[in-house]
Amino acid sequence: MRLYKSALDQAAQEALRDEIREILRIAPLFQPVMPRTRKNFSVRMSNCGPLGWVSDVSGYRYQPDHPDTGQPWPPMPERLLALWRDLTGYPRDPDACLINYYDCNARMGAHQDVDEQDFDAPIVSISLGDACRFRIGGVARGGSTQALALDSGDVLVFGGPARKMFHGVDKILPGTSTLLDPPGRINLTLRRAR
Ligand SMILES: O=C(O)CCC(=O)C(=O)O
Ligand SMILES: [Fe+2]
Repeated sequence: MRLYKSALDQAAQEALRDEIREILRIAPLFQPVMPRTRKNFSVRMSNCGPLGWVSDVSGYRYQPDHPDTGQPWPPMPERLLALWRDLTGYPRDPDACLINYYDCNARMGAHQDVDEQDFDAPIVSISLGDACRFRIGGVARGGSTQALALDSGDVLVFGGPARKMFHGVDKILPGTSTLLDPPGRINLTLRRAR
């Protein structure tokens, strides 16, 4: 796993925030549900790009349309594709970008990202807004874990052996950024789903 502290400067963060705001106008945040427990995620989600990750009572999957509006996901901003090409050098572009919105109480339990068909491709994860305490483990559940502070503009690349590392978000650190209105944290993950 590679961590790029402040990979996006203030101007780039603001430009990306504005593009995401526009995307969320077309593809509003939806409320994902955990298939087994039928409980709501505390995070709300949307997507851009050809495919989007969704979760409801029938399971986790990638699909080309928004679960509430039935509309195709908006295109992925060129600046995200440029960042992917720059940081990964991977020969194919991402076909999905999951947008997670965390309010000050949201978190994400430890999990692996394994719903994709292409594990050779890395995952690029971008943080915007409030900082969080991120947690990383190994490739097996239950091993030792490490906490990591992620600030607005930081970018993580999960590739190679780190592609299937367990990870999650312990907590949001409210009031640590003024980038977003409403406040909170946005995380973008660029993936190759197929
Ligand atoms: O919010 C984050 O930093 C992680 C998000 C994540 O792991 C995911 O969407 O799969
Ligand atoms: Fe993940």
